[in-house]
Amino acid sequence: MTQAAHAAPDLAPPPTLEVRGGRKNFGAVHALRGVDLVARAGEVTALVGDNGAGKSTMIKCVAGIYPFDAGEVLFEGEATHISSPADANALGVEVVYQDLALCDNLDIVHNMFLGRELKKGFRLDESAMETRAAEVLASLSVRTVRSIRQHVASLSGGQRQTVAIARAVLWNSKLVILDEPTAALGVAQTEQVLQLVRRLADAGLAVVLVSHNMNDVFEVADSINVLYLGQTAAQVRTKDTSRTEVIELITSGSAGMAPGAVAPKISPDAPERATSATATTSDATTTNGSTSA
Ligand SMILES: Nc1ncnc2c1ncn2[C@@H]1O[C@H](COP(=O)(O)OP(=O)(O)OP(=O)(O)O)[C@@H](O)[C@H]1O
Repeated sequence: MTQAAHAAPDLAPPPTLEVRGGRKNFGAVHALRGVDLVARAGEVTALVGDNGAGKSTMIKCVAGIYPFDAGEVLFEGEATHISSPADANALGVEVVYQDLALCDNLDIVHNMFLGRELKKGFRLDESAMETRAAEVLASLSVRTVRSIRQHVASLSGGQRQTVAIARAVLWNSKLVILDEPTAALGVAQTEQVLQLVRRLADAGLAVVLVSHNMNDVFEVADSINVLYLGQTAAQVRTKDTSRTEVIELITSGSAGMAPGAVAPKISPDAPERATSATATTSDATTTNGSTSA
């Protein structure tokens, strides 16, 4: 063994979330056929892929809506099973779905505490909820809402997205998954939401951003995980790739990757992947189980 092999152990903290070889079938449909995902604290990890690639299924498995049929999930380095949304919430996983699940007839404070209201005896503790909601919005530098007692019905699309994201971080969350947060927004509101996404990561959260929009991805993501036909085609550092390469990965599952990388062999009939070969925990480029520094 070389001296380098005896070098000091890697002191980097484990990723907040690591999925290794995740599989999910819906009857005869193999929605996930061996997916890997690494999401680190302080980073935005984009999850991209064509329609039907498996992005929604992946995030629903992480959120405990469907359990993975096979594969490993590690949370902060510990093996875990997420078999219900309550399990995911207990770990600190929050998901903001596209529909946002806001109640138009309630104000921002009540929406942020929806289903998890603070109580004083039998009554709602309005003042504690208002204080905490204001603190969270201030900590995220949200200045786009006029009053936290405003009804959500009167908010713009970007403001609604902001409220849904702020609600997700209210609960000491460690991993926030955002499903297409800018899909319905105009240019200025998209920019505000992307800045908020970046601030979440800068505040130390692990953020997974599901997106079809390469501008968004290249603007905020530190790494990009590409799904292709239910498999991980690559997880790459954003600085080490290009839009052309990511689009190639999305559309064909392979691309002219970094020198030394082995092109993935993904096809609709591909056999199960050798998950032992995956190396997504490193910062190296990982292409369907093959790694290049
Ligand atoms: N509940 C379900 N029952 C049966 N098949 C499903 C179910 N959910 C997803 N699928 C199938 O699993 C595959 C992956 O779908 P999924 O929705 O995860 O893809 P996606 O990447 O999120 O696509 P999109 O970008 O269009 O939302 C598709 O073939 C889809 O038809």
